[in-house]
Amino acid sequence: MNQPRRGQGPMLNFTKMHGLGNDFMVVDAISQPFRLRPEMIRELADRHFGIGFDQLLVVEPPGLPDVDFRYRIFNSDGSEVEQCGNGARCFARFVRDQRLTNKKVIRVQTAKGVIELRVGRAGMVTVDMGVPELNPPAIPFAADQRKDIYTVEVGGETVELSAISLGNPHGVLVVENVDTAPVGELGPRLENHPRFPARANIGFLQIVDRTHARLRVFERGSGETMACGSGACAAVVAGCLRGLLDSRVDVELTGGHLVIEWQGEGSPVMMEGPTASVFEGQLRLPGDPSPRRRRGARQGDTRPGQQRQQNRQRQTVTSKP
Ligand SMILES: N[C@H](CCC[C@H](N)C(=O)O)C(=O)O
Repeated sequence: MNQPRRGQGPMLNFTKMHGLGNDFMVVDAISQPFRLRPEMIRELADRHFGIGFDQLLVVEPPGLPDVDFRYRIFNSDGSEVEQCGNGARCFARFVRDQRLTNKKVIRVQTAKGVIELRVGRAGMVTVDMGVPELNPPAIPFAADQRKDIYTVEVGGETVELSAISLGNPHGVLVVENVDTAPVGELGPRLENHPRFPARANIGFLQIVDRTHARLRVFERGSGETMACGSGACAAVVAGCLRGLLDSRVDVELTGGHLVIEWQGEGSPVMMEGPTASVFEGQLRLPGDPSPRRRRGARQGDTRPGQQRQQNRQRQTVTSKP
């Protein structure tokens, strides 16, 4: 591999994947050094000036006994989050494609716990997403008591939603028809609503019948995506709590279908769906600007189309040892 010139960083190998059009840049941070600052993640996520993805998924060595890998997830806005359902399926396929394991049942440590991935045939993967969290402080959602349906004031109107965590926070509204639901208007307002102190993914759920639903999700930190795995799980939990859905539901998202099963409170949510690997690539990481270079950099020294935020707090995302 060609050696970096002075000031340049190393090459980074990655794979572009998706789960029903919810797309990912996936990086093996076991076999190669990985250092990306949040602003670099934002630039790489850009669909015109970068690679383009909804989330960056990072594979790391396990940090716990009897776990195979650690799984870190970053939204396209650079924020690190606790869970990604579609990403978990692609993670399982990636670690086998890259020969990091030959297991078919893979235990993965996330920021909020351990999930189990089961690799099936033809790229299908089943994920045990864990037991959904319904207690407001743990979601987190501001409420004086736990309810199946909360009333929330937003933008001068009152909406009803369920608040559920699959490790990451979700608000779920039931709508007549997802095609006409106000996803673009209401999604960002509820994503950033003060009652969701860690922000939230906002699902718009249409009940077709007791075993079929349609769903659109305005994702925290990424906007509306073609599919949201944890969102589909949260939506089925919400539908079951409201008595509108049975325990096994086909959820139709913009990008395709997921099968979600939930046997009720205290039991885990199971998600089954497809994975796709699109291409492999390499990119040259920026070198760490030396203090001398930073002082010497010309005012407004930015690449075409890339408006760097001056004096932004510089943190670097590195894979944990
Ligand atoms: N935007 C989510 C992370 C990705 C979730 C989604 N892509 C999925 O498949 O679950 C959050 O901030 O919690």
